[in-house]
Amino acid sequence: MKASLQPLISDAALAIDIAHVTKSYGATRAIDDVSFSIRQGGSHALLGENGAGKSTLVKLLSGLVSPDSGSIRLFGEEASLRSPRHSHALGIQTAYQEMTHVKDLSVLDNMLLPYGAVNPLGMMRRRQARDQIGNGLSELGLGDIALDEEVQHLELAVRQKLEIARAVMRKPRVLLLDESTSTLSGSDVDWLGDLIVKQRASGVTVVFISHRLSEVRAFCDTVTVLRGGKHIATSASADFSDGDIIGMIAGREMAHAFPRRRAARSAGGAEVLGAVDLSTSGKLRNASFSLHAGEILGVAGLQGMGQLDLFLACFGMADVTGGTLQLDGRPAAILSPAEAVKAGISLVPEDRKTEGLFLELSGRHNASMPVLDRFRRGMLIDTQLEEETVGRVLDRMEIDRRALWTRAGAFSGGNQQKIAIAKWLLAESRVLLLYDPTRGIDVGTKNQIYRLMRDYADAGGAVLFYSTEIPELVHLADRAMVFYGGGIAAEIAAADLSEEALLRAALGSPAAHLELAA
Ligand SMILES: Nc1ncnc2c1ncn2[C@@H]1O[C@H](COP(=O)(O)OP(=O)(O)OP(=O)(O)O)[C@@H](O)[C@H]1O
Repeated sequence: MKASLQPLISDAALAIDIAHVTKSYGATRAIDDVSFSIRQGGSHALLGENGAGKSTLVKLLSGLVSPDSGSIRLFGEEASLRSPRHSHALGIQTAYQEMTHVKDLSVLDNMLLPYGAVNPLGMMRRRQARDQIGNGLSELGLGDIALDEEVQHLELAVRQKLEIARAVMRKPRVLLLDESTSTLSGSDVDWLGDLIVKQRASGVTVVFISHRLSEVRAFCDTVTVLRGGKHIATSASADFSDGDIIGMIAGREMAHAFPRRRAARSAGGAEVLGAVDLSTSGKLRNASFSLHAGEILGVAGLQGMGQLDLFLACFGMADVTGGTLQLDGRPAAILSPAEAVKAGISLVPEDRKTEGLFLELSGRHNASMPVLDRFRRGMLIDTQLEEETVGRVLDRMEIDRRALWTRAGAFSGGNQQKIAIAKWLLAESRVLLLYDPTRGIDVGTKNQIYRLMRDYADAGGAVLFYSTEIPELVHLADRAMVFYGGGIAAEIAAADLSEEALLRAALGSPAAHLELAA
């Protein structure tokens, strides 16, 4: 490993030069005396575990927060970034991790935010803006998104692409992509890869945050690793092996990535959850499956193939139009999340930060809410027992015990997701519906989640597990079903699970169907 702390090239060609920058939130030093630089036209990855300080750095560059000390130079000039507007004026555009759309506004109105079509010419100006946005989206290959659709009706991946498109269409000199691929998979990731190549070809500097090393390798020529707010290394990405990078991110050697499946796994225990010919008013068509105690049933599929509806239907959140759900092998209606929880089913949803947590409440209150009765002593809550129990789950998830008292909103994006998962571990349900549970989660904690899932299944729990990261399905699932065009196109046994088999079925390859039929 040839880690270097020196600037990679001369000052004149630097887009961003960060020198001794420190930023604290109360007692937390989110960025601690950090110095490094990024050259013009480069594509630079910012890496680090959850809470390492990546988003804080993005917020400093976006003018959302100001440094306590240190300096930031942009294109050779000292820049005091006082507000997002100021940062925009200097050529910085950001696609934020917490997408910034207003959900009940249309695509068009969101694309115009925060500036709007404010010209006194009113309609005329708006019509021009409409044409401009429509053309801009078409140029980026997003011409099929309806401008009048309310953003809340769009899939998370489409919202993410709009967040990126809005930043790109403002012709930035520096494009900041904060975990922009965490909601993307398959061809959507390729879409972003092509976009990065085109942006760089026109001289734009790209800063890319991702927890997926393969993307960093594909998209970025230089990397910076942060840990605990401190700068660890900056160098050409080719200088580091994956092992070097993981070691620097975690600050320790990593154990085996995936826990072993139990040897000679039987077909599983009794059916706990299933469906027969289930359809919804959304995308699901005639899906039948059977989830057994003690197994991890993987779910694969490109965005929008019906898998999300299946998860929502199992949690009482979809409009079922045909077929039946089954609990313990008998037909059952699950008409609300409350009924699902009562039946022992938990869901870690896709959009955990808004659907999974109350950001103003502490991690303790968030985690104990579904099981508060367990801590009730007469009219009172036994807060000591509550704290001890939640504390143990936080330890298992490697979440700082500060989460017991601190509001969830003060944690980094990844740590908020970990709190959302801790909440459902505590609930000790018999069925866990995990919708892309490791999205936005750092490598060390991913390991932890894999082990928790396996332990949970080995103890008799049943897991339905969708992932946009195909290797997770290959190594964790006891078998997998693949969605295509609203239905289950293939079911693949553990022995036959491979990235190729899953991808082929996910792309609707006829060969996959033949295999299934054989
Ligand atoms: N608004 C806030 N108030 C208090 N503390 C905060 C706030 N925002 C971030 N922090 C703290 O600053 C540290 C760095 O957080 P940051 O969001 O920059 O991490 P990150 O590297 O982006 O993590 P992730 O991969 O989880 O998104 C964390 O300890 C976090 O708890």
